[in-house]
Amino acid sequence: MRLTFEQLKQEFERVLLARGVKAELADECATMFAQTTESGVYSHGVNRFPRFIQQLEAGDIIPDAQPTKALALGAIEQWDAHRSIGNLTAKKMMDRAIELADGHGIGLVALRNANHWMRGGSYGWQAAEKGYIGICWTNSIAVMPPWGAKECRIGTNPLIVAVPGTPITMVDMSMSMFSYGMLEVNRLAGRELPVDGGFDDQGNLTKEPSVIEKNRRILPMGYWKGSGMSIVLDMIATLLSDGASVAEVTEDNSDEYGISQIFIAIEVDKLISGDNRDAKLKRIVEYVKTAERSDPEVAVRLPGHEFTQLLAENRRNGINVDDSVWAKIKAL
Ligand SMILES: NC(=O)C1=CN([C@@H]2O[C@H](COP(=O)(O)OP(=O)(O)OC[C@H]3O[C@@H](n4cnc5c(N)ncnc54)[C@H](OP(=O)(O)O)[C@@H]3O)[C@@H](O)[C@H]2O)C=CC1
Ligand SMILES: O=C(O)C(=O)C(=O)[C@H](O)[C@@H](O)CO
Repeated sequence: MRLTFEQLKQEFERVLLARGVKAELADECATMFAQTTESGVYSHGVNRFPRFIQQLEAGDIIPDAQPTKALALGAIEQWDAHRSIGNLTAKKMMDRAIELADGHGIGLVALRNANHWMRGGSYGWQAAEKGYIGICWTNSIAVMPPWGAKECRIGTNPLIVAVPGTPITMVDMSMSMFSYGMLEVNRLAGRELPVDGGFDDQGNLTKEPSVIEKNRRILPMGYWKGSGMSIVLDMIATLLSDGASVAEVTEDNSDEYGISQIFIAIEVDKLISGDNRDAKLKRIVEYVKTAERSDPEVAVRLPGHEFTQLLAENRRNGINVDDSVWAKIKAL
């Protein structure tokens, strides 16, 4: 079905208010979920809302908690989220990293005791829209086997790198070949994955999302490379935030909360003139896009470049929401 931004926001807000979330917080949180969905990232917008409510009801998320600064070291700060609402706090932390970058050229905020932030790209985009390079990542509960294993011991730990420009170029990617959210999107659409996404129970690579969702033998992106990146991203987030690692979250907690996150903003405009920046970015983009195509019918595209058009289409035609997901939300 197709819904408007307002219909989404109103329903999200209804569910949040009914669970005692204060009006201002419910409005802000519902807006972020609706914005993520309107941007076309259904996996971590509307589709993820029931799971967010389940963790709110379980007490994993403490809606009235507010992040506090634990330590300041010039361009680096360490904050404690106190298990506040994940997307609202992540937005505040990227804004803080931008403030630090404004004064120091670069700003890094390390956050502990955090909750799932939904679409990581929201925070990279947030920085890039203000003219800063935005880099952020999070650890998670163990949901991926390290390369060579069958048992989940590492996180999907998405890494986001956003570069300001027109349009913004942004890589927002799980350390797994597909996020669980994208497995669900493909399953709900009745699609096979475009490339192998994990192993079946016999240890063979598979494109079948439901098999991977069930056995959790999800494939690290780039095989051993994604596995290694997941591990070092976890280590850095854990050390700089003095927070919980994937191992601690998984072994010490009853679910995925109390995670660790990194937010980095880097100044650009004081290092290169606007005209020079745009000319250089244009040359990179054109050089990439004009490569001889594998399939003459399929254009080479850069990550993040489709969001502007996707947003315009969703605003014009309505946002395509899976019926079964909407039924779940209406029943909350
Ligand atoms: N614990 C957590 O918080 C987790 C959150 N997530 C979130 O889930 C969402 C989905 O992650 P993921 O499954 O990795 O997303 P995708 O695999 O859909 O996309 C990953 C990246 O690859 C780019 N890309 C995809 N297809 C192409 C293509 N054909 N050509 C060029 N670039 C391409 C995407 O650009 P584009 O966006 O333009 O398509 C994006 O930057 C993200 O927002 C992520 O932050 C994921 C895992 C865990
Ligand atoms: O992969 C996802 O999608 C995703 O958000 C995660 O990996 C989460 O960390 C975990 O909750 C599994 O959904």
